[in-house]
Amino acid sequence: MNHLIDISGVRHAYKTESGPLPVLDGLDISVPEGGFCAVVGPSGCGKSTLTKLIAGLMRPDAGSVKLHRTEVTSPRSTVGMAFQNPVLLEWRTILDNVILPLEIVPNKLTRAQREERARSLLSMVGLEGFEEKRPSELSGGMRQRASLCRALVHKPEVLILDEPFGALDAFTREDLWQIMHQVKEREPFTGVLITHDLRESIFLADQVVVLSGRPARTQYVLDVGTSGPRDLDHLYTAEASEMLAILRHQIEIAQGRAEPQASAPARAVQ
Ligand SMILES: Nc1ncnc2c1ncn2[C@@H]1O[C@H](COP(=O)(O)OP(=O)(O)OP(=O)(O)O)[C@@H](O)[C@H]1O
Repeated sequence: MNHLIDISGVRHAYKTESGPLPVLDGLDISVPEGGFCAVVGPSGCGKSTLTKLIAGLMRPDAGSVKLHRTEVTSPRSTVGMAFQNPVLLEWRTILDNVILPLEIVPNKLTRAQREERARSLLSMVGLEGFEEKRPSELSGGMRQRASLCRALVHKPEVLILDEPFGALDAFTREDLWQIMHQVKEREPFTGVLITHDLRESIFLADQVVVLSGRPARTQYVLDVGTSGPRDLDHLYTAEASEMLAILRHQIEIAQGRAEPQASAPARAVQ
C-alpha cells in the first residue's frame, strides 16, 4: 500500500546532563493517505517526541521518518499541528489568529482570499459570528475549534493532533469528536492523533498504535475496522467494548502491569 507517513525503525535519545535518555527504540508506524492513526501509550513514553519527528522539528538518531517516501529533514509547511493548549494570540482577533499560518507559509492568496478561507473554516466548526472576538472571550471548546481551523487553514496534507481535547469536559470533547469527523470529510487530511483517551482513539481513528513504555517501540496496532464519520452510539457496541478491552490490556502490558500473552490479537494488523 502507498503510505503517506512511513516511520521505520526509529530510535531516539535526548541528551541530558545525566547522559542520554533513550525515548524511542524501534518505532514503526505507517499511515495511508487519508488515514487517521491514533497513538496511545503510557505517560512519558515518547508520543510528543514522535509528533516532533513527523513535523520535522527533530531528526531521529536512527531509522527513518518519510512523507510520500521522502525523508523528513526539516519542518514542512504541509504539516499542521494542534495541541492541548491552543495558544491563540490574545492581541489578534479569532479571524486573524486563524489567518496567521497564511502570513507565514508562502502563498499567493490576497488578504480577502485569506479571510474568506478562514471564515469558511470557522463557519464549518460552528464559530460563525465569533470572528472578531478575542481568544479570552471564547470558551475552552471554542478556542480549541479555532485552533483546529488555524492548523488547517493552509490545507496541510498531514494534521497532527497532540491531545487537543485533553483539557475539555466530556460533553465538549464528544462535540469536538463529531466536528472532527465533519471537518475531515470536507477538508481531507492524513491524521495522527496523540491521546490518552481510548474511546477517543477508536471513535476518531481507523488504526490505533499502542506504544510500549519508554523507550517506546510499536507494541500493538489495532485495526478499528471503520473509517470516516461514525455515530457516538458506535462506542456502546459489543465491538467497541471488545476493542477497548484489548487496548486497555495493551496499555497495562506497556505499563508493566500485565503479561503479554492474555491479549486477543484478533484485531491486530501486525
Ligand atoms: N528536549 C528534551 N530533553 C530531554 N528530555 C526530554 C525532552 N523532551 C522530552 N523529554 C523526555 O522524554 C520523555 C518523552 O517525552 P514526550 O513528551 O515525548 O512523552 P509523552 O509520551 O508525550 O508524554 P505525556 O504522555 O506525559 O504527554 C519524557 O521523559 C520527557 O521528560
